[in-house]
Amino acid sequence: MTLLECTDLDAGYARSAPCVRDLNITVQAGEVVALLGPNGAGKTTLLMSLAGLLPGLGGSVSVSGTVLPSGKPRAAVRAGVVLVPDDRALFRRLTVEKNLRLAIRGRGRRAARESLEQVLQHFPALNPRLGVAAGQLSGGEQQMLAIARALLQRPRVLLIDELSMGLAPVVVQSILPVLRDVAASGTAVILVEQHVRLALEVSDRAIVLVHGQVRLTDDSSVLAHDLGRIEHAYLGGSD
Ligand SMILES: Nc1ncnc2c1ncn2[C@@H]1O[C@H](COP(=O)(O)OP(=O)(O)OP(=O)(O)O)[C@@H](O)[C@H]1O
Repeated sequence: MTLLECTDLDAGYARSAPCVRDLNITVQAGEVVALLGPNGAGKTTLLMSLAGLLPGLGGSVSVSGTVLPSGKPRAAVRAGVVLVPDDRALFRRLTVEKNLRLAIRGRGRRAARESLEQVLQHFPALNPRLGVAAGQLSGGEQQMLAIARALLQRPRVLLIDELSMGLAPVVVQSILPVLRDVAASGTAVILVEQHVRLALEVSDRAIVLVHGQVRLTDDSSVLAHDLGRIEHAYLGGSD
């Protein structure tokens, strides 16, 4: 089932020069898609546009067939599009628990507790850290907290920018299975990741963006055996 669809999408910071141009992609429920591409290709811009954080410059984004109003982050969240930004955007002075509870404000006490328990099962390392200020966590713990907070928002489309940035490989390896679990529950996951091998390991499909356009897309298992095609795409060649 197609969950997310971008049709002729233009995105960026100036109408005269969109960084992402004429983008047509679909992502299925339960699919993990790695969004790859060289620096400045427009990966972050695309995620921000999907999350309603940039005004639309053209085309449309729809979730389950319903077009999202562009530039409206609340509408995107209501439609289930949740972004974990590359800076993780935590409230650094608030405790881990408070950061998490802010994501479930308005839910009844029991529902909130159950949601918290459920999400902490994915990240048991956060359990002993619930009373610690988010700013005092390690980089890996902060990333876990950012993803846990996103999961509390019950995403249908989860967008993660630069998952492994600044993290030790062992920490990243502990987070990747969570993304597979999340996808297994029907969420579509789009992952921006600089480490190509890692991205291919966790994803079903990869999309290589170059100069704001799709240069290559294929199954990750196929591309993992032919990294030269990705390299070629990064360098500007077409498939
Ligand atoms: N706030 C901004 N205002 C204007 N231009 C911007 C802004 N942020 C990014 N850009 C430009 O948009 C283009 C795409 O940048 P973007 O950050 O989306 O690329 P990226 O693929 O995520 O790169 P990286 O891997 O380096 O993070 C670049 O040319 C960048 O200079």
